[in-house]
Amino acid sequence: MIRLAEQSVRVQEAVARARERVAALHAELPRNELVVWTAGNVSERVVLPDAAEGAPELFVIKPSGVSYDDLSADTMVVCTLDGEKIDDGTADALGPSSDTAAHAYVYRHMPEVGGVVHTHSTFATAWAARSEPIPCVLTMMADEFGGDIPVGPFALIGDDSIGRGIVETLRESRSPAVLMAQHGPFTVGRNARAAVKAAVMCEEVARTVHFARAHGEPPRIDQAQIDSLYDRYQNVYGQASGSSR
Ligand SMILES: O=C(CO)[C@@H](O)[C@@H](O)COP(=O)(O)O
Repeated sequence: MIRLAEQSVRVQEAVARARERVAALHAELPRNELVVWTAGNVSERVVLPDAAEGAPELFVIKPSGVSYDDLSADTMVVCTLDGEKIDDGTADALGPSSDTAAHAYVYRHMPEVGGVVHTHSTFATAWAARSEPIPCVLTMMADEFGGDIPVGPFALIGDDSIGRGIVETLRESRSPAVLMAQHGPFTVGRNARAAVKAAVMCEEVARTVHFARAHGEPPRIDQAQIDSLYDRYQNVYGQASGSSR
């Protein structure tokens, strides 16, 4: 088994920083009313420092079924990209999220992804219950999702099924969010913060489009205009640092 304590100081520091970030970002899920009780989870790929050849590829994820009030950097579980917990200094009994296999599959097959989030946010999950994509009828959707928010296949929890459904669906879309049928949204990003932002915006547009449709079907934005909006938001919007995106 990989032992964190046997890794280089720089790898251990990278893991500690990821734990801090992921623990703090979990608070955004209840704060934005995206989860109830212990539902939902956030993970982040550990970005290894340069000259860390031979270091194991790892990610950090929430422990399963632990109250959000009890989450801390010290309780974030460290796993290999196969979804196996390493000897990370937490109690052996502290198991990783039940979605660990899904997050791990995404990290193995989407190298550009640095963060993964899963929620059961009410409006997005209602669209997932209907297995219905959210149509791109808002400029905010074009900005963040580059088009419709797609639906992934129904999949049981605990093996590669969900992860495979996420990857196969997102390969056909620019969206950082996918509504897994009759389950709920999963989002990806260059890091965990970007994936949390996508989860917040996914719920926001799911709610808005739901109410818009109460009085008829809103028209989808023309594809060329979606492309223009997406390009502006992804490459121009906000501060030059990109921190606001
Ligand atoms: O939806 C599922 C599993 O996919 C929930 O159990 C999940 O939101 C929370 O599970 P964990 O506490 O992360 O194990």
